[in-house]
Amino acid sequence: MTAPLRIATRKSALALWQAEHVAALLRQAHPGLVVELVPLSTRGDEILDRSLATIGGKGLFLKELEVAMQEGRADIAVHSLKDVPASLEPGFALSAILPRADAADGFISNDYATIAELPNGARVGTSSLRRQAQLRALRPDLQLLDLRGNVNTRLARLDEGHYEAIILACAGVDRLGLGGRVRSRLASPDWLPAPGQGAIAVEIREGDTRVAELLAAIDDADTRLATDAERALNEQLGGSCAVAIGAFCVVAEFGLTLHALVGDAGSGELIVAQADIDGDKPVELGHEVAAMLIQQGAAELLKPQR
Ligand SMILES: NCc1[nH]cc(CCC(=O)O)c1CC(=O)O
Repeated sequence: MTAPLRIATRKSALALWQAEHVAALLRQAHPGLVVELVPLSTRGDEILDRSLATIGGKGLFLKELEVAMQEGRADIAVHSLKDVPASLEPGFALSAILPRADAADGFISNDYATIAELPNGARVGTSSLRRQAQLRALRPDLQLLDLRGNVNTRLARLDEGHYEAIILACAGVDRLGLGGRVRSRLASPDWLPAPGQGAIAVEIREGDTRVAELLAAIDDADTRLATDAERALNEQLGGSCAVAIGAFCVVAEFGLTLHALVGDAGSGELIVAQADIDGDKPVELGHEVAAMLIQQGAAELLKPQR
C-alpha cells in the first residue's frame, strides 16, 4: 500500500475537470493507487478586474499550487499547458503532457455562425492580445472589448448581451460539455491558438522519482513533441500575456510542421512563418521559426506596449 497521490488544482470548473481527468487516468494506469484532489485558489483566479496583459506576472495561476507541493500538502499540480510559463520556478518540472484536445480557438455567438457574418462594428469579447490581433487583421471594423474570468463566466457575459460574439479555446468548452456552443472552430494555419493550447500538463517537484514514474504511464509523446516546439518558439520570442504570439505544430509521419505568428493587437498587423523538420527536433524547429519571424520584423511588435 503506497501513500495517496494528492493533486493540487485550481477551483474553476475546467481546472477541476482537468484534475479529475488526470486522477482517473492515473487510477486506470495504476490499479490500487489512491488519488485525491487538493483544490486551491490562485491569484490569477482572484484578479478579475484587470486584463492579465496589464498585470503581467508570469505563472499567476501556478504559484499557490507550487507552494502546496513545496510544503508537502500536494504531490503534483495539474495545469492547462498554455498557462504554464516557458521556464518554471526552480525546483519544479513538467512531468506528463496529456494527449491534446482540439487546440483551436472557437467562435461563439448566439446570432452569428462565423466571424465573416458579424455585422459592421460588432462587439467581440476577448482580452487576449493574440485573439485581438487576429480579429483586427480579418475585421478592422470590430469593437474589441475586454472579457475575463473562467469559461462559464465568459459565456454568461455573452448571454447577458454584452457582446455579439466571444472567442474561447475549444478545449475548455468541449471539456465542460459545452462544445455545442462553438459556432465555428478557427482552424490553423489561418488562425493560430496559443502555444500549448488544448494540452494538459502535470507539474512535479524536480527529482521526485516515485511520482515521475507514476506519471510516465500517462505521458503522450506526440503532444509533447508538438508543444515542445510551440513552447521553444514562445520562449525564444520572450512570449507572455503582454504580446500576441500564436503557434501550432502538426506531428506527421515525416516529422513536425510548426506554424506561428506574431501580431499587433492595435493595428492588426500579423507576421507569419512556418517550417518543417525531420524526426524529433522540436526545440530546433521552434528556434528556427522564431528566427524567421524576427527576420521579418517581429521584434518591433514584441516590445510590450505601455
Ligand atoms: N486563458 C485561460 C485558459 N487556459 C486554458 C484554457 C482552455 C483550455 C486549454 O487551452 O487547454 C483557457 C480558457 C480560454 O482561453 O478560453
